[in-house]
Amino acid sequence: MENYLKKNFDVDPKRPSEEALMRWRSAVRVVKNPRRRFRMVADLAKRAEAERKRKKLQEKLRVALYVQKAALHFIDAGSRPIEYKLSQETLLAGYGIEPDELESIVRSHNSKAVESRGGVEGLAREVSVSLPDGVASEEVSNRQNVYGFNRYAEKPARSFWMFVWEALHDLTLIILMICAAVSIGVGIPTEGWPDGVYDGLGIVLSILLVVIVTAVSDYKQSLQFKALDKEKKNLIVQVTRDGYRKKLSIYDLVVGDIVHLSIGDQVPADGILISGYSLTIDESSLSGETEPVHINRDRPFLLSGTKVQDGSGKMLVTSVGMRTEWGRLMVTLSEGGEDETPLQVKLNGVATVIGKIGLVFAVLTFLVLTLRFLVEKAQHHQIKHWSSIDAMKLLNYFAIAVTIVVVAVPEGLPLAVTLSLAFAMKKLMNDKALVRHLSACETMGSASCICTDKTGTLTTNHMVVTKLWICNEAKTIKSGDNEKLLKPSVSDAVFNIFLQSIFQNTGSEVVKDKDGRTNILGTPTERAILEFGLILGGDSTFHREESAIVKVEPFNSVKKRMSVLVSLPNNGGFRAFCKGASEIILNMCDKIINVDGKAVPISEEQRKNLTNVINGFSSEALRTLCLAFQDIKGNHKAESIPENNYTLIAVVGIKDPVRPGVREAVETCLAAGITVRMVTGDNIHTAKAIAKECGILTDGGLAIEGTDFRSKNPQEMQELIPKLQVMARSSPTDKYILVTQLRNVFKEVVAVTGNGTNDAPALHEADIGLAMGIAGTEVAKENADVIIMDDNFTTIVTVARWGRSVYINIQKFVQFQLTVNIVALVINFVAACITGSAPLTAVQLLWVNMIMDTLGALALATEPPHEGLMQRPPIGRNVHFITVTMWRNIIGQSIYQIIVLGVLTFCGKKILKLSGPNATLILNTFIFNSFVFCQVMFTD
Ligand SMILES: Nc1ncnc2c1ncn2[C@@H]1O[C@H](COP(=O)(O)OP(=O)(O)OP(=O)(O)O)[C@@H](O)[C@H]1O
Ligand SMILES: [Ca+2]
Repeated sequence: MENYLKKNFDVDPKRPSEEALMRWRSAVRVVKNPRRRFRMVADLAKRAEAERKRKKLQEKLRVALYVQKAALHFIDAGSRPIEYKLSQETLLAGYGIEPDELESIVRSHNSKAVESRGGVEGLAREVSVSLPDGVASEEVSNRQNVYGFNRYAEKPARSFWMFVWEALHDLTLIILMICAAVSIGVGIPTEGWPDGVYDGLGIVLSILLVVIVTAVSDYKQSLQFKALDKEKKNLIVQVTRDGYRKKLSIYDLVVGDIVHLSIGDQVPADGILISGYSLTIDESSLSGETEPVHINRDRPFLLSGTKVQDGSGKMLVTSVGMRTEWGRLMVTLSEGGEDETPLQVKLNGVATVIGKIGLVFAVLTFLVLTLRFLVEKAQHHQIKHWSSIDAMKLLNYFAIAVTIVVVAVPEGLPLAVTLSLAFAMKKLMNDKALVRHLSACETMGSASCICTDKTGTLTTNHMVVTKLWICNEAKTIKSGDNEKLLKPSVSDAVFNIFLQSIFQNTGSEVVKDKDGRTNILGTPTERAILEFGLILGGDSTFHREESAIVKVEPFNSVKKRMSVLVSLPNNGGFRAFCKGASEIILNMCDKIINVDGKAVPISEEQRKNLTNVINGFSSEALRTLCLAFQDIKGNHKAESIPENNYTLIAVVGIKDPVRPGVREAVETCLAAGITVRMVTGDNIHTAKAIAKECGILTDGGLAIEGTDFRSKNPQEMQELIPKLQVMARSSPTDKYILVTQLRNVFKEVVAVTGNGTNDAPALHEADIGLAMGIAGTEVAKENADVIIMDDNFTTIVTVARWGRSVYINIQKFVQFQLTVNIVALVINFVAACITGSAPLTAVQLLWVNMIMDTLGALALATEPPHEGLMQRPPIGRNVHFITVTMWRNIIGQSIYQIIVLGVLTFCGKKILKLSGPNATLILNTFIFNSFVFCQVMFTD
């Protein structure tokens, strides 16, 4: 059986191949109840259709962007914009440009039109927005009326009654309805009113029960998926409104909004660049074009749905919602449903196998019954006389056979998986984990290894500068410190350049909100440094305006540094600032600032001393950064920011405490047989200190730097990886290599956490990708299977626990279902052979089947996890789903039940002292009830 399952019912948990999806579908082609079987399964035809539509849209877009544009250059040369009249509506609302016009300018990348309208400033005027202050909140609804909402068309939700109607289409239910009708139709004339309707009414009631339960459960689930879908698509964007920078839901974005973009963001609407630094966009999600696009004044168009690959910038929103290509694409995106999970498919396989066995038994039962009947007839020499009663008898045999087939196919199995996963998904949502792909829930149960990053997952991500080294002196910063901290010991010259390097070389921004409170926006590291600058008495606006920023190289995880180039006032030349990972910056420095603010060469001894300082800070689990600068004299054409010859200003140590509960969570993982590895971009000493504190780094464990790891050959890697507990200063590729090695060579089921754009490849490759909800970028989330909403490592353990619970619940349900099926089959078959009639009637069998499929699935699938789950090893890759223990339970239980029921069937009348005309009837009822009770007891 396992082999058969493996061959036909095996799909990958992540991105299953179309071929595998088709394969199992064709293996279950002849199912008796397709409606039910495929209820929660992706509709491949619909999906292919959507895919075709999407491809066509993309193709169209690509032509528009890359081919037509070239042509446009010729056509447009010299042509003036067509004068056209504004519609009354737009005029009244106070705008100078039509939504259609805006839409077409950006869509066709028409730079000429932008120029003729006075560039982005001109366009801003036409949509009446001030570039520094952004949209005024009162105006939002006005803009939405004219230019539309940033929402995509959705299919209308299906009503509850649609689900009821669908539930009624179930084949078992239809048969039962006919039975009920017949029963009532026959009952009234024979038994009279009201005795004659009881049987039929009973069936009708149970049909109603099942229909309502099914419909309610399906309906609730559809609502849940809808809510989840909305949550998935609800991005938070940074905009300037009313003069303040703030966070906003993507749905509230309007034309005219000024959106801030940084690395890893998704462009939330169509728009035009206002200003930016090394802004690089990945348009592949939209046009399929993989070549990154550089956005600048000459090519200022930003399309909704594309991703920021590098750099940062500000854009003016020109079209939203269904006026963007992305909007049109989004509509096709959710078409056809999600991929089914491996368990769903596997259980479809189990159901099919049992169905086939059932079919054999059904045929056998029918043959045996008919044969017996014929033999009996022959014995009475009536073989030539056929009455209608005989025909009825044969018909009844046939009905029993059909019922056995119906009962034998445990259709509740695949359904139970869906219910179970959906239930886990809902519970996980409450526990701050958003499951993007159902299969992740399932895979997480077998995770044997977690590669986690450090910052924000193990630590709180609330960073504070607690140590400073400047002018040969290390200082500890306490909470009450203020501007006096550096005053006597550090000269004004040094103090000034230090503050400049803090406030000019930053990706963050100090903003005042409406109530005048100071807020710092940006990444935690940047915020900590700016905050420190404020403590020292720095003034963000003052220092920013001291000199003009010429060029910025925003931070990214590959370079691990950020630099800016500023032009000093009064033609004083240029100055470059650089800050970043301590060792890296130290290597870029050949001078150091002395007490008087002069740059002097670093002596060998001083360099050693500095390394000690850095290692000292790091060993205290601090994130250390170096700040450096250099003056560029003369007429240096400010083309690029230099990479060396810097002058070191200071070393800062930033504290990022370990989250409470992480140590325990790591312990839980270890107890559950899940190895935890830390892969971080931070310094090795910092990483080790934190790893020790969390219990990840143990005595025999190995901590290694990314560069070392990279240089190993495959042989060495194989020896090293089992011991590897910490990898520091890792590049995105290191993480990716580690994950592929763990998966391919060590056959581990790997969960990976990540937040940055750089983590995307590893998240994509992992068996389960977990992205951070707060600190995570859009790109990371998009490549993940689960989003950890509170960024907390403990939540990851919760996901694992639920994953295991799902698996075990389903195993329990399979065990239960299989037992029922075996018992029902054997009892009917044996009784038919021996007595010539089936003790469990068709209606009874159907009834049990129906209740079991629906209610049983519901009850067993939704059992919450218990602590014991995390005290056993993970379920490995490629283990048999039905374990030996399960077979033993199934067979043991079946034998027990068969004996009980067998004894009742054959000696029941004696044991229960039944006699009289109704004896058989009473006995069969008793058997039926025993059967049901056997199952009920077994469930516990
Ligand atoms: N805004 C910044 N400007 C300059 N350097 C930075 C900035 N942020 C972080 N760094 C430096 O880069 C290093 C970490 O970079 P990276 O982004 O690869 O790791 P991370 O994602 O923050 O850490 P983890 O992988 O543990 O989550 C830090 O140790 C720090 O020295
Ligand atoms: Ca990271």
